[in-house]
Amino acid sequence: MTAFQSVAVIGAGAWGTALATVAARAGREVTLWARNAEHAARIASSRDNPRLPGVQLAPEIVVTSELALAARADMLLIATPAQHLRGAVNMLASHITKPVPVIACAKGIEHGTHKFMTDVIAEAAPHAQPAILSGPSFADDVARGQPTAVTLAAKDDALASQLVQALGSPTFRPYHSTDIRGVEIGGAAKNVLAIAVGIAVGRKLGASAQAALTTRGFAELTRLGRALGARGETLTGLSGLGDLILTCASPQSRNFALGLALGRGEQPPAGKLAEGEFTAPVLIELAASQSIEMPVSEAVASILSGRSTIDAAISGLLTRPFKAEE
Ligand SMILES: NC(=O)c1ccc[n+]([C@@H]2O[C@H](COP(=O)([O-])OP(=O)(O)OC[C@H]3O[C@@H](n4cnc5c(N)ncnc54)[C@H](O)[C@@H]3O)[C@@H](O)[C@H]2O)c1
Ligand SMILES: O=P(O)(O)OC[C@H](O)CO
Repeated sequence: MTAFQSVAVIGAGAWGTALATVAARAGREVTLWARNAEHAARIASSRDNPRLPGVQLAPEIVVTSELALAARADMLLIATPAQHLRGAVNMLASHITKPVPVIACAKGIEHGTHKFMTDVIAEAAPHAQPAILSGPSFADDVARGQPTAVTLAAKDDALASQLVQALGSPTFRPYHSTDIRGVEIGGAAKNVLAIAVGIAVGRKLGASAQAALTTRGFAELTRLGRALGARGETLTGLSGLGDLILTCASPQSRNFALGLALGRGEQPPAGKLAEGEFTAPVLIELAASQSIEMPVSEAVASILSGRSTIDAAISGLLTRPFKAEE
C-alpha cells in the first residue's frame, strides 16, 4: 500500500498527459489539470489530447481545470514548460499548507534567476517537498506503454523511494536518487546539446561527427555537473547520458528536430516546444558564472540568437586548439 494514493498532474500537454497515463497504470487515482477550461472539457469528453495524438486516456483519469480539485492529491507532478513552472506552482502555493511532494517534470533552468526547477518549487511553495523526474522518455512511447526508465530524485531517499513505488510499473521504471542537482543538470543540458547534434546531422556532417559532438557535449555537461556538485553516477545514468543518447539520436526529439531543420536551412517545426531553445542562453550564463567551458552549448546559443551563422559556429568548434581529452 503506497502512502501516495492520489496523483495530480499539472499541465495537460504531451508530457502531462503521458504521466497521467503512467500514474493510472500504476493504480493511482489521477487528476489531470489543464489551465484552460475548454481544453479540459474537450479532453474529458473525447478522452484524447491533440498534443499527444492517438493516445486514449483511461476512463478513470479525471480531467479538470479546477485547481482546488487537483491540489487535494497526495502528490503533484508539474508538467508545464520550464519557464512556466514558477507560475503554475505560484497558483498552487495557497493550497499547499502541509508537506506534499511536488515533482518537477520539466527540463530546464529559469531565465533571469538561473534556478533549477526544484529550487523554484521550494521558493514558490515553501511547504512543498520538491522532487525531480527526468530521463530518456518520449511522451508518446510512455503513453503507449513502451518500456521506459527514468530517475526520480528527492532530498530524502525514503521519500524518493516511496514516490518510485507510487508511480512505477513494469513499463515505467523510475530509479530513485537523492542527487537532485545531477538529475536537473542532465535534463536541462541535453536539450541544448540535442539541438547541436541535430544541426550537424542536418548539415550532413556524417555519423562520426554525430558521435563526436554527442560525446564532447557529454564532456561539457559533466564539467558543469561536477562544478555544481552532481554525482558521477547520475551524470552517466538515465537522466544524464541516457537522455543525451536518446535525444541526440532521434528526430522524434523536438530539440533534435529543431536542430535538424536549422542545419538543413528549413523552417523549424511550428508549434512544437523545444526547451533547449530557452535553456541555451541561461545554460551558458550559468556555465560562465562557474568559469566552465561549454563550447558546444555556446555555439547553439550563438546560432539561436543570430550572433553566429551555422557555418561560422561549426568552423569555430573545429578550429579550437587541440587539447587533452577531459
Ligand atoms: N513531451 C515529451 O516527450 C517530454 C518528455 C519528458 C519531459 N518533457 C518536458 O515536459 C515539459 C512540458 O513538455 P510537453 O511536451 O508537455 O510540452 P507541450 O507543449 O506538449 O505542453 C505544455 C503544456 O503546458 C501548458 N502550460 C503552459 N503554461 C502553463 C501554466 N502556467 N500552467 C499550467 N499549464 C501550462 C500548456 O497549455 C501545454 O498544455 C518540458 O519541460 C519538456 O522538456 C517532455
Ligand atoms: O522532444 P524533446 O526533445 O523535448 O525530448 C523529450 C524528452 O525530454 C526525451 O527524454
